[in-house]
Amino acid sequence: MSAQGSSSVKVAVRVRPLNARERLEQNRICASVHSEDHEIALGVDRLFTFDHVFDLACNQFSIYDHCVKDLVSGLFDGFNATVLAYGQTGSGKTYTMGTALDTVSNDLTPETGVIPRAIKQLFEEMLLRVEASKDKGLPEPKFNVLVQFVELYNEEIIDLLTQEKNPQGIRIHEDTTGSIALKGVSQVSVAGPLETLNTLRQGALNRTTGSTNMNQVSSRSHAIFTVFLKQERASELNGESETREVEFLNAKFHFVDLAGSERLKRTGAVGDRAKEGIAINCGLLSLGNVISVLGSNRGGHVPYRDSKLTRLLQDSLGGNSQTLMVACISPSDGDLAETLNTLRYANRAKNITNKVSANQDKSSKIISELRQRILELEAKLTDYESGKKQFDVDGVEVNTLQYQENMLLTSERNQLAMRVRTLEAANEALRSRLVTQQMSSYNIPSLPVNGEVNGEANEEEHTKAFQTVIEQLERVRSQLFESEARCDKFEAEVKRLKEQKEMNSIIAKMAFEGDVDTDQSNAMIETLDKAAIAECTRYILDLEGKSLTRNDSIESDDYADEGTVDDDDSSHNDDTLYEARDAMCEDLVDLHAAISHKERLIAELETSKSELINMNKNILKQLQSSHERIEKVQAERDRVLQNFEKAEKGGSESAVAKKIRKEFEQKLNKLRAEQKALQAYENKCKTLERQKQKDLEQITKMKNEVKDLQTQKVKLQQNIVAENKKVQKALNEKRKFEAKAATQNRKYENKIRSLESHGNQLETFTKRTAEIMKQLKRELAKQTVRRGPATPRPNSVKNRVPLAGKSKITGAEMWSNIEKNVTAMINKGVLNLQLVEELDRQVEARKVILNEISQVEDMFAKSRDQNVRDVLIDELTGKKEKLTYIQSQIHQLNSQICDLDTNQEYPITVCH
Ligand SMILES: Nc1ncnc2c1ncn2[C@@H]1O[C@H](COP(=O)(O)OP(=O)(O)OP(=O)(O)O)[C@@H](O)[C@H]1O
Repeated sequence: MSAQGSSSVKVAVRVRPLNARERLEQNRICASVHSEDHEIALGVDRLFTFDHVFDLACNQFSIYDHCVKDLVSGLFDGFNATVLAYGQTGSGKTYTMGTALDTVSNDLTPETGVIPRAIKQLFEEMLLRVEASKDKGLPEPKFNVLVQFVELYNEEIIDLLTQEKNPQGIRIHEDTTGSIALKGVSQVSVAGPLETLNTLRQGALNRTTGSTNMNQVSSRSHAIFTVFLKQERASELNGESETREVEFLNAKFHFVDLAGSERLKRTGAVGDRAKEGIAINCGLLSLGNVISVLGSNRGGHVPYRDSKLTRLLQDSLGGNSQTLMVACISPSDGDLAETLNTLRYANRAKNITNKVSANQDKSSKIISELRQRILELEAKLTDYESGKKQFDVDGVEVNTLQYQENMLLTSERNQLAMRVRTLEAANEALRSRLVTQQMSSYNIPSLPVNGEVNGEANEEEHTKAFQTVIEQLERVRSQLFESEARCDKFEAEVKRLKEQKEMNSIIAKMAFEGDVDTDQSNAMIETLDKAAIAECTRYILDLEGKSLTRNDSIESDDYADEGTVDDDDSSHNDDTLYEARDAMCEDLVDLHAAISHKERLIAELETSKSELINMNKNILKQLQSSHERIEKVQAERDRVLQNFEKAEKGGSESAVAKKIRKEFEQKLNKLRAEQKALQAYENKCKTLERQKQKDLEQITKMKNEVKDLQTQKVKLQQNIVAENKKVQKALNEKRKFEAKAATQNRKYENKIRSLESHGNQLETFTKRTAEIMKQLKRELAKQTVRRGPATPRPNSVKNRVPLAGKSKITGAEMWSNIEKNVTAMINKGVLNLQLVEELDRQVEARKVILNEISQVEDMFAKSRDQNVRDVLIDELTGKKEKLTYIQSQIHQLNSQICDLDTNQEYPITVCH
């Protein structure tokens, strides 16, 4: 690339992969790359050819290695370079250039873009050159690297490497050689790659970005990162000169990350974002005009001064620079119109021719040229002095005859010497091969080495063998050629298979991603299923209580609010169904309350029964012990009294015996009273036991009643479920009806909208055509007035008639041609506009339908009711059919847009 002279702008096209949003919205790929032919096909058969084409799978390294590496090397020979990233918003310009903050890392990663790679290479080559000079014993070259980073935001140049915002101080300056420079912008001197990357990172941080519908981090400005390389080195040796001059070379490398062309409608930009969008599009439109003029090769005025962007890029487009334009495109079928625009833009750019020359410091260049001249003159002087040259009679410098003869003989001698050398080498080679062949294949005795003679028979044998070997050699050679050809074929096949494999892996990856999505959705469905089960359980529980009535009434209210269907009968039926169901629910609630009450009573009775049994047991125990105690005291008393009676036989009862008797009597009385109380208690218990018996009978009765009630409850519940199903069915039918009505409505609305827009476009078209016609008529009238009436030649009647006739026909023809061309152009423009608008509409419709499908799928996953599921499946099938239809519409629109483009070259447009 680094050759002095003219060099055309190179164009590389890069197709980025579909992003997550596009995959989710089921966008299809509409651009395919044929790497071997450097072609890119859009739609079915719209082909573009460029210097380089990179497909979806292409990595950052490959782009750098193919397109940018040589440009960086060219800097060391004083050649300017520019890499320009162009494309619609979100197509990967910043990613390719590597100015996104997250891709400016100190180490090269697969994500690293062009600029950080160029910086690395620049400093590595500097070191290599220093080392090479040392090895050759030459003075080391000296390098000075400066960087500058500016952005063009809303037609204002902003220095990204300074905190001071002083746009007034920044001027664009053009020097006498046509080189463009910025005055008032800071240029930072950098000593190594890390420092340069830090500076780049700092500038990227200051860059204006914003979020749009098309790109989360959208560049809202054109950014130009420039690396200046100043070099001082020993020049190459010239002619017979022994001395090397010091030469000074300057070169600059512009890395331009343009803001993306955008249609405001699609980016959804409003306010400041919209203003930025308009400024961006204006800049790009001017750039498009410059590219058009330069690319048409018709010469004429190039409108560089129309915008600051074109002025800044003046020496990159049509000036002294090796320029590469990287056109970034999206593969999505929804972006086809923008992609087509980008490719047309790029197609024109490749026709631009730049005038490339090394930027050598003038004084050093002149000195070396003068020295060269002195050397040439000195050589000439020597020629005259030695009689090699003389002047003829006309004073023209000629070589002497002797010298000419000498020269001829010398050249002949040189040629002969060379021939001898070649023949000797060939002879030697053949001889040694022959020896090998004889020894290995034919078992021929070895040839005499160095002219040794072994008799005539031997010589004959050798000659024969020699011939065979020659034949063999020829055969081997042809086989070699054949196998080389086959090898090439194999290599091509392997390459093709590799590409196919890559393609397959991409497809597999995409399919895999699709599976992942399905898995995810399956997981979601599973989760939702669980939630649905919980919901259903709650629902059944609610059915048993009052909450059902409340929920149902809310639900029915909700549905009543949802849309209006003018079907009185159906609403009446619905109401009756709701009422019946509500009444049943109320009954169920009452029943449930009765059952609970009875169950509570049974429980209480059973508790009291067990308490009574316990009490009885206690009392019986106490009575028993009291009987025992009384008997014990009585026995004690009798025993003591007997003992006394024995002791005082015959005498009256002593005072002690009396006392003892009294004490015992008291004790017995106490015990008897106790026993009496216990007996009373026992009687009470018996009464309670009788009561208990009665209660038991009552419990059994109540239990039977509860059983009956429960049977009733189950029946009622079954009725409610049946009623509920009826309600649900009615609701589903209602929903189906509503969905149908809504689809119909949407269709009508779309039709109305499209008719309206068609009408508007026709109106605009008619107006524009009328205006153009008027203008053309005016033009023609002016031209006729300027030319004046045709003056017939007086003496040539013959000539006059056909001339007059001819001029009349030419004028009419011209007029009709102009008219036809203009009309055709306008028609095609309008048609293109209509198709692009329709494409936008269909892309939007695809988004909506996908959203609806995912909602229905969610509902399906949540629903447990088979009826509801059936309805949802119907709905889903309908929506999927609609999606297929939309996809086919988009495909058709893509083809139509491409066809229209094949038929006619449009002026470059940036936005519609
Ligand atoms: N070839 C690619 N491979 C992987 N991801 C890419 C590629 N090209 C672009 N992207 C991703 O697409 C998104 C948009 O890219 P980027 O910001 O570079 O677009 P842009 O053309 O600079 O947009 P804008 O003009 O709005 O600034 C980014 O997230 C980027 O990482």
